[in-house]
Amino acid sequence: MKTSIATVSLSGSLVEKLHACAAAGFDGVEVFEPDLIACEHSPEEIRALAARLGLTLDLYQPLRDLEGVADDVFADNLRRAAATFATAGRLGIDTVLVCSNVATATIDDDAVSAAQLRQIGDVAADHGVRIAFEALAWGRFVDDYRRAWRIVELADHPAVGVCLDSFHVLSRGHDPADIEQIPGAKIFYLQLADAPALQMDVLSWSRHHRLFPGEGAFDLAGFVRHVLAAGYVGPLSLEVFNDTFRQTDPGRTAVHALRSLLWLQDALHLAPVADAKPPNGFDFVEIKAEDTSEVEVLLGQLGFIPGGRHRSKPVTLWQAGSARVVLNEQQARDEVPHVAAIGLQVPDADATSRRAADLMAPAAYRRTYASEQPFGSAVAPDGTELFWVTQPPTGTADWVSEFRDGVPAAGGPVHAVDHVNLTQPWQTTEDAVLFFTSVFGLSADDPTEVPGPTGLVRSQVLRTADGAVRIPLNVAPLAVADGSLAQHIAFACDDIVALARTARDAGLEFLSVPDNYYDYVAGRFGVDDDTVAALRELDLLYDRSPGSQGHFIHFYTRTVGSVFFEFVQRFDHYDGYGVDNAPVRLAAQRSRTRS
Ligand SMILES: O=C(O)c1ccc(O)c(O)c1
Ligand SMILES: [Mg+2]
Repeated sequence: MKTSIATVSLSGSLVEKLHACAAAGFDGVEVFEPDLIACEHSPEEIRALAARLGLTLDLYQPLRDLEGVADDVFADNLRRAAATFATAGRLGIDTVLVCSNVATATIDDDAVSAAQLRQIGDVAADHGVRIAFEALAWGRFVDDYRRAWRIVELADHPAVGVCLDSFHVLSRGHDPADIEQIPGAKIFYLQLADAPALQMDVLSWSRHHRLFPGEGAFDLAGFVRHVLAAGYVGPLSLEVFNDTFRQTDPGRTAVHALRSLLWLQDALHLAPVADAKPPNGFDFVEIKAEDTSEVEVLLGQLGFIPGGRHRSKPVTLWQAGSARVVLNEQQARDEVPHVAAIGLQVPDADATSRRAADLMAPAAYRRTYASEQPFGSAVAPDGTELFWVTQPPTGTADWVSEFRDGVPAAGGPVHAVDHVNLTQPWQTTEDAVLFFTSVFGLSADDPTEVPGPTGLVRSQVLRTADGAVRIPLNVAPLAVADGSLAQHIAFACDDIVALARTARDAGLEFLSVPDNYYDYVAGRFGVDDDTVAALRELDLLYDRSPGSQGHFIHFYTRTVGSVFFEFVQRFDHYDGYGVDNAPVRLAAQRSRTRS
């Protein structure tokens, strides 16, 4: 279907927004009136620019507070509407959005509203435009799409139809199934927005927190299915009021936005995206730095085995069980250690590459040589590179044999990468959620908030159903300022107590945990004294799932550059991340470490 986006969804001037939408590949845009009136260019110039960029102008919006008013107020409203229709005509736009009255309505009567919309319809028709009536969720009297449709039906005018906006319907918990009762030809426009599940007033929720489809808690595919069943054939248009998107690069946001519509059309089987199955597991994690020796010391203390040096690049491999850490010093001048890339094993690497390309994921560029194993690649919104290979039958990909002079891996307590935590800059979180869910088929757990020393840290886990790949995304509000933008890699191990003891004897610096924490653990979980003593001695953290035997022991290393490691042991199907311990970790990372 045709794709469109409201200019209010992007930052910048109207001209910048049009360029961004065209560059991303949108078919059209909705022009938000405040963007036009703040613009230096005439409506005719904007119309010509859009035509030159290959964009249609699909809707002019919004016209507010027209219906349900006394006669004297209505006379002025008619005059105001006529002026707006004239502007729409100059833009070459044939549909104007009229939203339900939130401010001046005094008459709560469908017949009166219908009669007034009919008169407005006459004026619109004189200007060669039609009006799409939208029930705002906070409308004074009309706050439900079913009522908006009843009024439009009563108005019975060819230039008067409805505009459906998923936010207004789903935020109020209204059943979208009744959309199918509206004749498709009377649905003049469709606006789509997702949103997180929040308990707050609906106006603020709408104006600040809307998201692109697939990023929130609403069932957008189910919603659109009803609209299509009604016979709607117009554009799928995004109208996303969001504070982040209003202040970040419009070119990036436009691509991000279009990806959400590609994902949605795929989910609806309207325009299929190449199919690819979710990853089977982590293949490797890459840490890049000018000098990786400090990380090598840490890995050695934790029982990792040197897997050799790459035959043609300044890259080394460290292994423990199936966990592989690649340390890359190539083209890393002045870079401190950081997570640069995540490798995944997937059922079919070519299929994943086709899917990533269909979803407009940018490929990562790496210098490779002819004899090396090629990887599929994409760059995540935060700049982390993702690489993938088809899962090898042995579990070990061919690229491992490009490393020379390694020590054969021996059995040890560490056996796999458990999760890779990517702290996000605030600009890219929503984009990252959509990127990982759409390209890799990961599912997004509900977001949670963790108290940290500089404010709440939002945390959302993206994962495969079996937990083989888990990527928690954390968004720290002041992340960069206090250094907590560090990423971490968590490794799964057996016998974490023995690992911690060996690592301590080898001189590992642990993140130190305050005594108060252990009093709390003993009290909260009723953990026995010997266990608490062992936890306390080794700076280990503990968690338990409510109402089950599942529990979790973990510890953190100090931070090197902007990466640190976590070691975890999951007991009895514990499936979490010790989220209640995150405040202790965040506070400890701010203060000192002890060895
Ligand atoms: O927040 C608003 O006022 C507003 C305006 C126009 C819309 O289409 C909408 O959904 C909300
Ligand atoms: Mg709307």
